[in-house]
Amino acid sequence: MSDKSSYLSVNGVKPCGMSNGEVKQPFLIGVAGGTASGKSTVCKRIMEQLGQADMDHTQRQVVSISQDSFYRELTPAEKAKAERGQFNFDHPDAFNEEFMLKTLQDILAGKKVEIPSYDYRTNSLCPDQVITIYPVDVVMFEGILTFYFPAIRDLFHMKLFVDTDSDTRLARRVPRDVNERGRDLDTVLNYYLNYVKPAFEEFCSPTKKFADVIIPRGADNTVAIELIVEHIRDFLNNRIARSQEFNLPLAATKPKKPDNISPLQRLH
Ligand SMILES: Nc1ncnc2c1ncn2[C@@H]1O[C@H](COP(=O)(O)OP(=O)(O)O)[C@@H](O)[C@H]1O
Ligand SMILES: O=c1ccn([C@@H]2O[C@H](COP(=O)(O)O)[C@@H](O)[C@H]2O)c(=O)[nH]1
Repeated sequence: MSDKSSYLSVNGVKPCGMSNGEVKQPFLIGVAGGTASGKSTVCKRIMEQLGQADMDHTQRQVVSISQDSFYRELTPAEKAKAERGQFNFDHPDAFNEEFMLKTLQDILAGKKVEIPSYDYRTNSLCPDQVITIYPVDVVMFEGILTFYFPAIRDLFHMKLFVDTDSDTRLARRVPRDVNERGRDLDTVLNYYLNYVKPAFEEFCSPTKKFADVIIPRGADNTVAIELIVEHIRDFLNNRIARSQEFNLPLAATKPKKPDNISPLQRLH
């Protein structure tokens, strides 16, 4: 099971449409940045500030999806290389771009999607541990190459790049890989120098220019996180205002019940 799943994507709420039957498109946020830059932690902080963290997962209106769920199936030869620490998981070719694009398009179309969990210990997807994502207000999609694929990049309403110093990232990655991903120190350091660092420079770092907001120091940057949360709230409030305008004639005969408004919308 992915080590990022504790706050993630499993939400059991029923698909929520607008009161007029219109499909509600989520606010889709892309979060990119190098390994261990704090992408997942930034997503977690955003959820906390939107009042979503302590909520039962079945009631959540904000979900965060990891790009790691979109690693492609490896061939037997590639699996053997991965076991020896010689498969490049930081290269764009390691991902299933088509599945990633289709999933995000479906999310934007207000559809329920199913994605697999990822197991870093076995370097493989867990097809038996599927995460179901029902329509919600806000979807965050985070990963090292979130902005690499142009068709995927164009789908985001907001693009964040978590920009954390590379020494700090390495200092975080080593204990994480050793303690949580079952690797020894030599393997982790060799892998970082041979694959992670060169791929970051070639494929991830150049995508910073596509970001709307660059977040230096990641989750430590509380000012940046507060500004982003305010922007998300504004977007959602504007949408509520627009939908209420649209519903005006109906409202005279059928008042909108509070139950039609999602928990996140009720915040303001
Ligand atoms: N601001 C921070 N200060 C200290 N540790 C942090 C901070 N942000 C993240 N971490 C830790 O660094 C590791 C990687 O963070 P994570 O958010 O999972 O990064 P990413 O999602 O970019 O790989 C985790 O162990 C996390 O707890
Ligand atoms: O089987 C795998 C697959 C990926 N990785 C590493 O994960 C990071 C991306 O995840 P972050 O949470 O952004 O760090 C990437 O650098 C891969 O090298 C892995 O170790 N094993």
